[in-house]
Amino acid sequence: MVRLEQVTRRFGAVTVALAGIDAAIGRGEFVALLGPSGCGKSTLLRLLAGLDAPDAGRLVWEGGAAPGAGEIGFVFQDATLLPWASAARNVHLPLRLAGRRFEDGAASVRELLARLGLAGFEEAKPAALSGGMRMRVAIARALVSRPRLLLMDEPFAALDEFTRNRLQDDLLALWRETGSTIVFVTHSIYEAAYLASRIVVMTPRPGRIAAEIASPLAEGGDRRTDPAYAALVREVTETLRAVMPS
Ligand SMILES: Nc1ncnc2c1ncn2[C@@H]1O[C@H](COP(=O)(O)OP(=O)(O)OP(=O)(O)O)[C@@H](O)[C@H]1O
Repeated sequence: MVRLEQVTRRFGAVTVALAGIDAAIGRGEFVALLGPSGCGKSTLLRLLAGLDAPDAGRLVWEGGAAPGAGEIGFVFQDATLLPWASAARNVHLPLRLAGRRFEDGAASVRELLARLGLAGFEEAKPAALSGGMRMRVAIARALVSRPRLLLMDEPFAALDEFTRNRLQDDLLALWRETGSTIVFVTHSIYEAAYLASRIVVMTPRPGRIAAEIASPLAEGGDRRTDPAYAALVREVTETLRAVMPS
């Protein structure tokens, strides 16, 4: 879908957020960007979203053009919902920004909310929803325009472990159903190993890709208790230990 060629992004005189990144993201992949704070994960996501531009190097998109605003879904760590609007209106927002009336998109909004376990909560305001439910609304909002590319910046970091596990399962199921391309930023080795088809390990100062690990986990089955998952967690842990500057 996109290739990054020698992508560099600096902030001020000293901060090299990304230093000569070469990478590719294939259509239908679930890529986890894993690394400690400050290694440039969010910066890389913002470049993919077209919210920022490299100082040097380039992004080469399949078909020659970067996806338009409606073709990218973005989910942040905070659900960032409009507090005065219902769950349904929040999910509809990208369609409204594209000039579509609420009535025209209502069916797909309702369907997505149901798919994410929120049937019956269409009219609820964000304050009446739990953190996990608010994140589900944010994910539905990111999916409503059927984006080619879903970018997620630590979307589950603020959730409790039970909610996080359930949302991870839902996200995996959605990815398998839709075949969409996902780039997912995380600090968590466990989360990266559980979700991704490929883990891109980044190191800070300057931000670089230090290693890439393809997931050997099979589709289906219970990954959490799969010995291959435990082995992958160990491999990623050892890789991080080997590449991280002391
Ligand atoms: N707009 C900005 N202005 C100045 N410096 C920035 C800006 N955005 C990022 N940086 C710097 O670039 C580096 C990489 O930041 P980035 O947010 O991409 O890292 P990250 O890996 O996503 O970190 P975290 O996991 O803490 O979110 C950091 O040193 C950060 O301070």
